[in-house]
Amino acid sequence: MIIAIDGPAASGKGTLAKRLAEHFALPHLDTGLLYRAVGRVALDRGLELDDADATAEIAELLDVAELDEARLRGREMGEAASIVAAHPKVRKALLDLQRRFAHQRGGAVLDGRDIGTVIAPGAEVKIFVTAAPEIRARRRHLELEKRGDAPPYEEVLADIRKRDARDAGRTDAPLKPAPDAHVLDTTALDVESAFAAALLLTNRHKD
Ligand SMILES: Nc1ncnc2c1ncn2[C@@H]1O[C@H](COP(=O)(O)OP(=O)(O)OP(=O)(O)O)[C@@H](O)[C@H]1O
Ligand SMILES: Nc1ccn([C@@H]2O[C@H](COP(=O)(O)O)[C@@H](O)[C@H]2O)c(=O)n1
Repeated sequence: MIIAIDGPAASGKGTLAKRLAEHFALPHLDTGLLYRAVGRVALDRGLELDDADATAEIAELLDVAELDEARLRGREMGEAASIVAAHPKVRKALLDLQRRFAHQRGGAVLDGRDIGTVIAPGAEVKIFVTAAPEIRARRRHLELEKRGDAPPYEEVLADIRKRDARDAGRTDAPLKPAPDAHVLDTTALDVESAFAAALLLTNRHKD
């Protein structure tokens, strides 16, 4: 079974994907980390994030085994990722490895922006997780506060709005629900309620 979880920044898709993967004992890939890693390497090398050829070359040589989540999670990397993710050549370079992951024997859970639309359009379960931008910003702000690294709430909200607009506005694989995705709005749901709703949707497809 392939479970495709998509949604905008800080919607809670990663949290849900991890929980579903644990529940069904399936491997999980957070595809945002791939784009974050490309952005990270480009910045480390002093390259322009707008340089489609240079960033695509980084994407082609990316070693998934070396993704260091802690280093890639920061705000700056989210912004860098969304810039390189708008290059069709970068997306093309990362396509095969995501498709191979999705189609491994036994199935997988992937979360990102284009899993249900591009990476695994045949996925048995597609969930598009969303929430009001102000709520997403509040959750992300809380998370950053806990890490001792929180800018003002307004900056977090502005980051989220900017990233959503870039991700939804690009020509290649824009952020949008697949026509057959279940839209799960978690604005008024805590983590447990959101997980229960996602589980219900997934089990409905399994039966
Ligand atoms: N339903 C919820 N209620 C309250 N907090 C939540 C909920 N879902 C997720 N969170 C919290 O919101 C924050 C963002 O969640 P998460 O990292 O899963 O989002 P994401 O969509 O994967 O983010 P990104 O796109 O930046 O990778 C985390 O701190 C998480 O614990
Ligand atoms: N399938 C995907 C996943 C991510 N992106 C881009 O990467 C940025 C960071 O993703 P997070 O999930 O870690 O927040 C995101 O803003 C997208 O630009 C993507 O394009 N496709």
